Amino acid sequence: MTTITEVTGLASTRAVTAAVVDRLRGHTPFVCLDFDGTLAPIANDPATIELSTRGRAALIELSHCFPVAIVSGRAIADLKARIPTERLYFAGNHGLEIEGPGLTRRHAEAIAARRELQRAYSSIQHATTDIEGVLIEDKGLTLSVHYRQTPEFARLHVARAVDRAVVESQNLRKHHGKCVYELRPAVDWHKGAAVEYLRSAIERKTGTNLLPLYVGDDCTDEDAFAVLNQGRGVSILVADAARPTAAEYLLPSPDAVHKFLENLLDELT
Ligand SMILES: O=P(O)(O)OC[C@H]1O[C@H](O[C@H]2O[C@H](CO)[C@@H](O)[C@H](O)[C@H]2O)[C@H](O)[C@@H](O)[C@@H]1O
Repeated sequence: MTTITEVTGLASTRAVTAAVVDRLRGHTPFVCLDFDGTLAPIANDPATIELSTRGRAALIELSHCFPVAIVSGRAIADLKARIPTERLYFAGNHGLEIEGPGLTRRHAEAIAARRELQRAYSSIQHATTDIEGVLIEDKGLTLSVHYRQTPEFARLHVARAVDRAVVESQNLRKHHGKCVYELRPAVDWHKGAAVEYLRSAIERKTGTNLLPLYVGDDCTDEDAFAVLNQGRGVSILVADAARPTAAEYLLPSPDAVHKFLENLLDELT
């Protein structure tokens, strides 16, 4: 992994757009977008997050021109409540569930781990019940344990509760996100695998070769960047400062992502 500024030195949204448009021209892009921190800014309460009118408009327009997927740690049902659903593909729960026009898939081993996930939920809830600001989301196939609103001094206690639940389960793995621990079944699957799955399913359906473009902001998006780097694909990190990443380009914020998507539409359609 390297640091983005060492790779491209591209800082402005306009420069990133120009470079990406050059790569995509003459191809059919498959536009894959993470949700939290990419399409919508990070905030304290995950339940209150909404897609802006501008972001919504760009997504609708894009989905009429190219295949577009939302690839997220959230459950698909949660995403659908926040995002226009028509024509979009969804990979929820870090890719363990997939839906889209003519497509439905839920990872069988992840479904089988549901009991363990419920046990982990109870164990963490019990251990953190007196700690301020802990939020545990049961998303069906994965859990998120949020500590964004937990005081600094209590965070170690949350981490220990999560680690204990993982050890007790033996079949769950802890992943890191932005002020969140993500508990996922120990299956060989991630956002990058989901993008590949969707790409080949859509190519089979449409008979068109696709060039994937992935935009994401979090550790779990690195799996997708890495997969795209192995084959053909364009990867963009959303971050307000340089950091180690496998992505090739950098955009500074969700607002810049919306602007980038609008520019993409102008240039490629
Ligand atoms: O893959 P993503 O679409 O980026 O989803 C990752 C997780 O996002 C949400 O949590 C994050 O965003 C919250 C709202 O801004 C923020 O409060 C939290 O600290 C972040 O970790 C979501 O709640 C999780 O379920 C997703 O897995």
